[in-house]
Amino acid sequence: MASNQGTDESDNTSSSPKNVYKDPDDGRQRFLLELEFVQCLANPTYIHYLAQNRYFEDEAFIGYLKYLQYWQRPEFPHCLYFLELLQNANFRNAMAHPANKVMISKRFPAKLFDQQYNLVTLLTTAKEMELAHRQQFYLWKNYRNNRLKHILPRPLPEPSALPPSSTTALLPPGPSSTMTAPSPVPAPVPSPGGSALSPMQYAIPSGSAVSKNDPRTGVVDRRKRKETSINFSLPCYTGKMGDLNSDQLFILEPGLLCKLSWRCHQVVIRNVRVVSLNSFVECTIPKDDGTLVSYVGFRVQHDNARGPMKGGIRYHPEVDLDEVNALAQLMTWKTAVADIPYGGAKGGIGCKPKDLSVSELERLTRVFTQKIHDLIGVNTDVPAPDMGTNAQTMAWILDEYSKFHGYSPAIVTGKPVDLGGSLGREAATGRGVVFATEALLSEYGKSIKDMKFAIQGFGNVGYWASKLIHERGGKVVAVSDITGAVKNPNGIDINALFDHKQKTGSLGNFSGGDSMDPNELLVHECDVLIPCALGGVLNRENADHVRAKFIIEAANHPVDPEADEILSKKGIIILPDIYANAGGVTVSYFEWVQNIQGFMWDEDKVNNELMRYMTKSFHNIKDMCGTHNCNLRMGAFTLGVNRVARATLLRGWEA
Ligand SMILES: NC(=O)C1=CN([C@@H]2O[C@H](COP(=O)(O)OP(=O)(O)OC[C@H]3O[C@@H](n4cnc5c(N)ncnc54)[C@H](O)[C@@H]3O)[C@@H](O)[C@H]2O)C=CC1
Ligand SMILES: O=C(O)CCC(=O)C(=O)O
Repeated sequence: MASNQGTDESDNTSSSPKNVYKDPDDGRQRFLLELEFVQCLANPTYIHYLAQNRYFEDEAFIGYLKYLQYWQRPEFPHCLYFLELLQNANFRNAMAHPANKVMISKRFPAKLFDQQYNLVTLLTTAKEMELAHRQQFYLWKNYRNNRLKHILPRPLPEPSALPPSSTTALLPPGPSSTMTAPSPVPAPVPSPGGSALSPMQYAIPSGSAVSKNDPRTGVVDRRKRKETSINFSLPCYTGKMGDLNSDQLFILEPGLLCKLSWRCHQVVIRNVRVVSLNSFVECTIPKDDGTLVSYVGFRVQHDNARGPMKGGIRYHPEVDLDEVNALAQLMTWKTAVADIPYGGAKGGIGCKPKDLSVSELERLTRVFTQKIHDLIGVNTDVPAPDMGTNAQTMAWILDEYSKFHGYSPAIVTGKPVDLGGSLGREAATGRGVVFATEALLSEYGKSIKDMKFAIQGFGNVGYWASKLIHERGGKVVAVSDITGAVKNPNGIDINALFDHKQKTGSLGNFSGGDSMDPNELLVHECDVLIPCALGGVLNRENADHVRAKFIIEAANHPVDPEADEILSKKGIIILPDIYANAGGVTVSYFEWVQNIQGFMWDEDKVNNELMRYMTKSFHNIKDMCGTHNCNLRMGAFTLGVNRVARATLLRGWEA
C-alpha cells in the first residue's frame, strides 16, 4: 500500500514537472509491495475484508486497482483473476453485500459463532466459495503446468526464440516512472541458480534425450508457444508426481503401438467415456479445540467401460486435482491389466493426517462422505485405502454412506475384517509386489533370496513388501520412511524394525542397522529398488545415480517420464506400477465379490487367487512385449489400453 502514498505524493507535485515523483530505489521496493498486494487479491477472504471496510467506495483505491492491471500481462500466472473481477462495480458490490457475508451450516455448534477469527473462513456464499475454489484450481494447474514445462522432456526451442532483450530480466519500473503512468512490467524473481542450468529453467540443453520423432513430443508441442514468452524460474523441483500430461506421455505410445483404429484411439486417449466431472468438495470441520478448518477433497472418476470405477482415497498435503486425475487414469489401466471388471477412479483430501487427531480424521472423513455419497456406489464407484488412509477410514465411509443408502458393505473395500473386509487385503498390495518381483526375477533365472533390496516407504505397502521379502530370505539392506532411513549390508530384521517403529514412532536409532540419509536410499547399492511412498521420486536429478538392476514400482508413478528414459538407457529393468502394485485392487475385487455374495473366503484362497491373477497378468504383459518388441511399461500399457478400448468399442457410445 506504500504505492498509495506514492500516488498522493505524485498528485501533490504533479503541477510542477520538475517535481515528478521518483522512486528512491528505481521502484524496486514499490514493485515488491505491489507484488505482495496483488497476491493478496487472489484471496477472496481478503477481498471481503476490503469490501467490509469500504475500500471499494474510495475512488482513489479503485484507481489504484486500475493501475495494478499492469500485472495482468499474459506472461503472468492466472492468479490475477480476481483483480480482473474487481474492475467490475457489480462484483465489488456483490462482495460487500451483507447477504454474502455469512453462511453457516446448522451443524456447527452455536459457540463457534462467537469465534470471530474462525468466521473468516465462512465469509463467502457457496457460489463465491466455488468461484474461489475454482480460482485456486486454476492457480495450481497453472503452477503445475509451468513446472511441468520445466521438468518434462520437450523439443528444442524454435530458432526464432525470443530476442536477447526479452529473454533477459524484465525491468522494474524505471526511476522516472510516476504513479499516473503505470510502468510496463515488473521485475522478475531473480533466478536462484548460478550459471548452471536449473531443472526449472525451461530451456533444455542441446542433445536432449528426446528425439524429434518421439511420440511424446506431440504433447509438449502444444505448450511451446507459451514457453517462449514465459520467463520466470521456480525455486525448486520437488519431484512430485506428474499430472495428466505425464500419464499421456506413457499412453500415446501404446496407442500407436497397438495400431488402434483412429476412432478407438481417440476414444481412449481423449476419455470420451469419462463418466463424471472431476469432483471437488469443500470439507469444513470443527477441530478438537473448536476452531473451524476447511479442506478440499476430490473424487475423480475416469472411465467405466469395463465396470464400476475403482480406486483409493489418499490423504496427503500434496493432493490436488491434477494428481488425483492422473491417479484415476492409472487405475483405469491398472484394473484392465489385472483383468478385473472395473474402471478407474481416485480420490483424496489435501490434508496432513499426522496433524489431525483420530476424531478430527473421523469428522473429516464423514463430511467428505456426505459430500460424495451420491457420486459413489456399489455398482458405480467403489473407494478403497491409499496413502494416509486405512481400514478405519473405510469403516467411517461405510458407516456414513449407510446412513444415506442403507447398510452397504460393498461400497468400500479395504474395510476391517469385522465389517466385511477381506482377509489378506491389508497385506495384498505388498504381497502382490512380491509375487510380481518373483515373476520378474524368474525370467532372469534369479529369486528373491539371491537379491539385495532397498525399500522406500515403511507404511502399508512398504512394510508388507519388506516383511514378505525378509521371510523369503531376501536381504533388505536399506529402508526409509518420512522419519528417517536405516541400512545394514547384512540385511535388516524387518520384524525388529517394525517393533522399533511401533515403540519409538521413528526409524531413527534402530540398533539393528546404521542410520542413513533418506535421500541416499534411492541410489543405495542394491539389486532391487522398491519405491513404496510418493510419486515422482525418481527423476532427472537422481535417475542417473541409481545403482539397482531392477525397479519395482510399488508406489504409483514413482518414476517420471524423463527418469524412465534415463533408467532404461542404463539397462535397468522397470516393473511398472499399473502391474506391480495391482495386488491391492485385485484383493479389493475379491472383497467386493465376497460382500456381494455375502460369503467369506479364507486367507489361503485370497492369497492363492492373488498369485494366480498376478502371474497371469505378468505373462499377458510379457506376451505384449514379445508381440510389439517393447519394454514392460509399454507392454503393460498396451495390454491395458487395448482392453479398455475393446470394451469401449463393444459398448459403443453413439445413440
Ligand atoms: N495401500 C494400497 O493398497 C495401495 C497403495 N499404493 C501406492 O503405494 C504407495 C504407498 O501407499 P501406502 O503404503 O498405502 O501409504 P502409507 O501412508 O501407508 O505409507 C506411506 C509411507 O511412505 C512414507 N513416506 C512419505 N513420504 C516419504 C518420503 N519423502 N521419503 C520416504 N518415505 C516417505 C511414509 O513415512 C510411509 O511410511 C502410494 O504411492 C500408494 O498410492 C498402490 C496401490 C495400492
Ligand atoms: O484397492 C483399491 O480399490 C484401489 C487401490 C489403489 O488405489 C491403487 O491401486 O492405487
